[in-house]
Amino acid sequence: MSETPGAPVIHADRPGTFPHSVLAERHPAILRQVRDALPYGPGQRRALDALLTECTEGTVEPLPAGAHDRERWQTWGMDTYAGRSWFDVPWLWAESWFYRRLLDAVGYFGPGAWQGVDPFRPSKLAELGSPATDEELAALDDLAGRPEHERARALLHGSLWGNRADLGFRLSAEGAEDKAAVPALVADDSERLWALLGASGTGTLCLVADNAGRELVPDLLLLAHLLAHGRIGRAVLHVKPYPYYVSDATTADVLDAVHRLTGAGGAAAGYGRELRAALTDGRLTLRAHPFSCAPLPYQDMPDDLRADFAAAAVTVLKGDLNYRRLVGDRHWPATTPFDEATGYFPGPVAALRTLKSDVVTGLDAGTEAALTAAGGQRWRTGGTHALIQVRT
Ligand SMILES: O=P(O)(O)OC[C@H]1O[C@](O)(CO)[C@@H](O)[C@@H]1O
Repeated sequence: MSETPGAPVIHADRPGTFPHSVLAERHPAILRQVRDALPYGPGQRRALDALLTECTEGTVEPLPAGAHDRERWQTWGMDTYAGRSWFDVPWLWAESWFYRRLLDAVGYFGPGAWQGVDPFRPSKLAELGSPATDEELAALDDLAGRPEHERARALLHGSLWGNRADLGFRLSAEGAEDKAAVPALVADDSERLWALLGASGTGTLCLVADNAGRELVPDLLLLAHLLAHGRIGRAVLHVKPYPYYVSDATTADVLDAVHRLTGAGGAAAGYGRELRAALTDGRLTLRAHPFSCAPLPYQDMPDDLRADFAAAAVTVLKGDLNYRRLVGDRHWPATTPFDEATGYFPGPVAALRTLKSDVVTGLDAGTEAALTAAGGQRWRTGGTHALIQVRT
């Protein structure tokens, strides 16, 4: 773990703060939801109950000697934080630890019959199969007749606002952009991103995915478009190696999403076929690196991942958690330059994120003041605002 100096690291120890509410309220709610989602047996239910007590009142208990990833978690700080209250370790670490422990409780890592069963799959599938997703896919038919650059921009906004599970590519009668969403952008470097994704490109785009379902679908649509129109030669989609933060995308979720597209008919099915072809011929590859579920900032990434990102024309990181890990989960002044916070990143990097936690960089002072004047600090966590930031 790096000892990088900087703004203070975020902890969840102060009641009344957003991080505290995640540990004290959201995690117990997630445990209840998991209990209800699948018919787990008595042993799994006891383990979920024990985790509830441990994460709210107890301390960090190290993984047992036989755990397959014990050594990895030791390098990620487990021994340092063992014995401390979950509220007293870095918030990012405590959240990651929660999902690792939850999967243990339901037998995800096995051995046994429940090995590999995603506890969040019922909710992911419900979202993917919802009428709202139908509507959003049907909107692609309206997009089909637009010029390429308009489609590209609409799909980029779909991917961005998909992070709020709210697909921005749904066209209004007036134009290709979502009229309510666009003014909510607190930083917009999209032209710099388009400069990296030129009209004809042979380069590789790394897209570090966030949520499955109604975020992953527009991410995939964007990749399909960029590949089909030769803006990039290859895409590498980074997904999680195991279920994480409830809805984060895994390989199984990508396959479900592609299947959903091909079965949808209309323009959506065309995107689905393009994705299947790209996966089959190697223009689109999936990567599920262990570090994607690490409780650490990207500054601490291992060399093989660094090499992947260094070789890309641009790496696009989706969502709030990736943003926290990209700039560091710290109380940065909002005007800290994005270029400075991401200076360590081994190549051009872009963040597409709706704001769902306190961390932000790269705002100008006037924007920050206007946001705060309009409603205190709620803009930081409410998912009502978004940003596109790029460092070339
Ligand atoms: O899906 P996203 O955009 O990464 O958001 C996940 C978010 O959930 C929270 O961790 C709260 O649990 C956010 O603060 C976090 O960053």
